[in-house]
Amino acid sequence: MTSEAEPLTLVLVGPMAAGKTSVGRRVARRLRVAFIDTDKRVVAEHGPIPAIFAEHGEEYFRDLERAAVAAALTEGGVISLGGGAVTDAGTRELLRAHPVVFLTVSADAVADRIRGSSRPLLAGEDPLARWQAIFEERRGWYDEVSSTTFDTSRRPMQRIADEIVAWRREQR
Ligand SMILES: Nc1ncnc2c1ncn2[C@@H]1O[C@H](COP(=O)(O)OP(=O)(O)OP(=O)(O)O)[C@@H](O)[C@H]1O
Ligand SMILES: O=C(O)C1=C[C@@H](O)[C@@H](O)[C@H](O)C1
Ligand SMILES: [Mg+2]
Repeated sequence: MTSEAEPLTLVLVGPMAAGKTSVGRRVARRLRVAFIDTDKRVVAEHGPIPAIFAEHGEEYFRDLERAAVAAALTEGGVISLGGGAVTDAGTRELLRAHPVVFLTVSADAVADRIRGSSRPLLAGEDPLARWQAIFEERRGWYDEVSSTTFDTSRRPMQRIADEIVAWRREQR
């Protein structure tokens, strides 16, 4: 049984708009554990992400993100990370002791999801090309920290969430 003292913790990583937040929330609901989105934690404590990048730079954002990940892992539950959290060696180290799910998505499917995005790393011309280049740069890190992969390209979010729940229950 899942006890409140020891929730079924799992972490979701993957590229921007893979569905970490939307799918993660559904997984948490099914597992009846807390849901934490580290981007939302950082925003709540430090303000909008584009402003943090503009005023302090990406490295500063990664420090805030690492602290949010560490706090979330202490609390437990389903924890969705920002797309670039795995670029930070300290954050990758924090993830080593936990079940991590890598959500993938095809460029075709993600095109609609990132239209009009406020994500600072997709600002400028051709956000889809930027998204692809950034994903390729980070793919090795996603593979390194994760123990399983689910693709979110063309399937309903609830179905993906149910598959992740089944996988997590098998890991106990
Ligand atoms: N399986 C899916 N099918 C259709 N749309 C989806 C699916 N998964 C996510 N989306 C949509 O894609 C958008 C981005 O999803 P979400 O914010 O959950 O991504 P994310 O991985 O958390 O991104 P970020 O790295 O920026 O935090 C949302 O509008 C969401 O509704
Ligand atoms: O992929 C990234 O580097 C980012 C993804 C978002 O979740 C946010 O964490 C931020 O916009 C940076
Ligand atoms: Mg998110």
